Amino acid sequence: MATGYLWHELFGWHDTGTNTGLFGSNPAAGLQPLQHFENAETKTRMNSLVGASGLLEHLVPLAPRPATDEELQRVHRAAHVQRIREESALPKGGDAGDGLSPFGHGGFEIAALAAGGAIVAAEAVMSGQVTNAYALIRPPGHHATPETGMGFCIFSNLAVAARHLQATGQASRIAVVDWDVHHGNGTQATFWEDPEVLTISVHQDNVFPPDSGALDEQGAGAAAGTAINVPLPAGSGVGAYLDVFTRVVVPALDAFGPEIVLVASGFDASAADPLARQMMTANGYRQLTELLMDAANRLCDGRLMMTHEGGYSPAYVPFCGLAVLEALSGHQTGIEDPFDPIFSGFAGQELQPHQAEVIDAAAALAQQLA
Ligand SMILES: Cc1nn(C)c(C)c1/N=N/c1ccc(/C=C/C(=O)NO)cc1
Ligand SMILES: [Zn+2]
Repeated sequence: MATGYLWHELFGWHDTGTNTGLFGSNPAAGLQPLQHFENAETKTRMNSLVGASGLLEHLVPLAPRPATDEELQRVHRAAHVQRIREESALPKGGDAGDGLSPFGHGGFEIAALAAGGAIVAAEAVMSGQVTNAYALIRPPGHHATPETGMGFCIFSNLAVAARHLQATGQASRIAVVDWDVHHGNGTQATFWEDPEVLTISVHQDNVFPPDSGALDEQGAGAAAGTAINVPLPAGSGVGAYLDVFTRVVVPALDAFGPEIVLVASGFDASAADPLARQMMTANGYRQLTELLMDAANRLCDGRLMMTHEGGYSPAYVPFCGLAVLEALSGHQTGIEDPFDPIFSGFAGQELQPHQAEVIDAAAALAQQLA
């Protein structure tokens, strides 16, 4: 079993500035300049741990290439692609579309490289070059809709890769599992009416985008039932996530029968993340990965590809990413998560009744898929 790993130094050069991303610098309001939450550090530190741990020698290195305009426009309107290209040519760059998602001069090329990286990783899995793969790409993508970028995302990297597999006849039935703590609205919107693509988002209820990712968002037309949303209550821990994956995600994958499973892998549901309030741990992500690998082994020869999304704790994202890559590759580095005794010790890590109620409702709705 071989695991592909895709990274490029340029992903660390995507420049999101010092306006935090949520509110601008404003001395009179006490807002001192602070690097944007979506900055290079969490990703470069994850890459650094993959190297320092020795795991890198057990992975197949994959190199990204820029997505072409044609490939980007399989998902995005030409106007969006053109505007990003134009603003990227300005001395100070521009914004993905919501005023919260800046990029510097040349940001188009880096965002196109991220989307192209998702294509490269997906093709490496479909061709059998590797069994599974992790694309450590930046900027993230799962909030970007066909019309615009938003939520720190410029192009919908994973959706571009899925559309590429379909357009080139490499796959038609594709399942997307989004465990980022924020709703995967962009991916969902892209495939809202496509019955060939199942999108499942497990997120903290109503964090971002506002009023997005409710239980009753299930797809439209022939695709009714091929979008699944599980808006978990704040404070959900490993027990809740394992229950969602065991009772909703894996049964939905079994019912859908994908040719490949794609994962929007954000680590902002971790107990250390500044932008949300869940309690996931590195070992929790390891277990979710193992559940998805078991399903992929049953359904599609183990074909599984992950694109990196959010996750904003420089201290903890590296350990979460390492745990996922150890599971994917089957190689243990011996590095222990130093935070595990702390986070696993939190009261409430087990599934709670009010969390189970949400999962029961999601499971009942997902039954329609079968
Ligand atoms: C500002 C603002 N104003 N208001 C009312 C709201 C609700 C605002 N949140 N903005 C946010 C909050 C979180 C993200 C995270 C993205 C991510 O990690 N995705 O995976 C992006 C934008
Ligand atoms: Zn997120």
